[in-house]
Amino acid sequence: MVCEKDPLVQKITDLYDQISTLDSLKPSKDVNMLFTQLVLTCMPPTHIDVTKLCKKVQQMRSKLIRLCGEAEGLLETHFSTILASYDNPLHHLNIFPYYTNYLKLSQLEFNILTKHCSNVPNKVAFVGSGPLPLTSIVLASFHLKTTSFHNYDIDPSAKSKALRLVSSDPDLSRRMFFHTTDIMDVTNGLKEYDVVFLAALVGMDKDEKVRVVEHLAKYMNPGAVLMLRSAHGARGFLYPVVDPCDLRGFQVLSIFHPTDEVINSVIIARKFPMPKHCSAEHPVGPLKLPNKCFDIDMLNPLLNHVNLMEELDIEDQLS
Ligand SMILES: C[S@@+](CC[C@H](N)C(=O)[O-])C[C@H]1O[C@@H](n2cnc3c(N)ncnc32)[C@H](O)[C@@H]1O
Repeated sequence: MVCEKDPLVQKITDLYDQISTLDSLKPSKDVNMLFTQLVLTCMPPTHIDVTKLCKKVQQMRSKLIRLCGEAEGLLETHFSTILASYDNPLHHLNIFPYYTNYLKLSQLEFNILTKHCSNVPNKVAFVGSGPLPLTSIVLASFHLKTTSFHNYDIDPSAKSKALRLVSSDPDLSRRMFFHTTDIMDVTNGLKEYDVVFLAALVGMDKDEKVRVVEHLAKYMNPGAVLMLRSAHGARGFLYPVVDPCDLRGFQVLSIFHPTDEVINSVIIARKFPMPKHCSAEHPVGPLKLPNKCFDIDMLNPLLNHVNLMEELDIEDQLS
């Protein structure tokens, strides 16, 4: 059990106390300084397992994740507005302080996707694209140059801000579409996608995340791929952690925990082909994984790549 006496937890708690008393989380010198300190504190590999926090620290973590999510949204809105003032916004994306992080994260996600998918996806959904849909923009611009991207966001202002960024680009304006909706209200439309990306901030705690994943398991096309963002070690104080066991209805193919400045872990999973005895109303229950899946995680929390397909030969068991 990790409690508030742990030196790293004490440092994070101190930063939480300062952040939670700020008047506003809009970008400013103080906000930028505190969040930079927080990220640098949580980034290094550590043995901290956020699923084993005492109640008080777990409560602080839940609140901190929400504050980080709010600040991230405000930061993206701020820079989306500035970018919209340029004639060609997409030529100036590097003014966003975390642009190189997105370049690296998208490269990582593309590498993992191509490792498990032989065909180039025709249609991709990005859930939680926001006012600055950098993942879709980077993937569409550099990696998936013939794929169409459908971006979903619950925030009504996200669509208009995002459209202003891509409308000046003749290629992306034809391949990127934006929908204002809670993803929980999208049902049969999810069947159209070969790949669904789920942003780290959709589902801000375990219950919400599991509800979204179960919704996707119910409506995604059998065999379609789900790319999720999670967190590992102390990075779990910045973002929700997705546990492979939360992914009912999917076979987990691989989990990658970056150790550089890319904060999010990447999980790739595939929706099970629909077994004869199941239907959309009753998605397949949890795959009875050998407990080796759990051992891998528990044995070495510093392990940064778990390829479940090699480790567990799931594919053989399913064929
Ligand atoms: C701040 S963005 C981060 C994504 C980032 N721009 C990217 O390209 O990876 C996360 C977005 O998720 C959206 N969101 C949260 N819950 C959602 C839901 N249930 N359905 C759709 N969008 C949601 C928020 O409105 C927010 O704009």
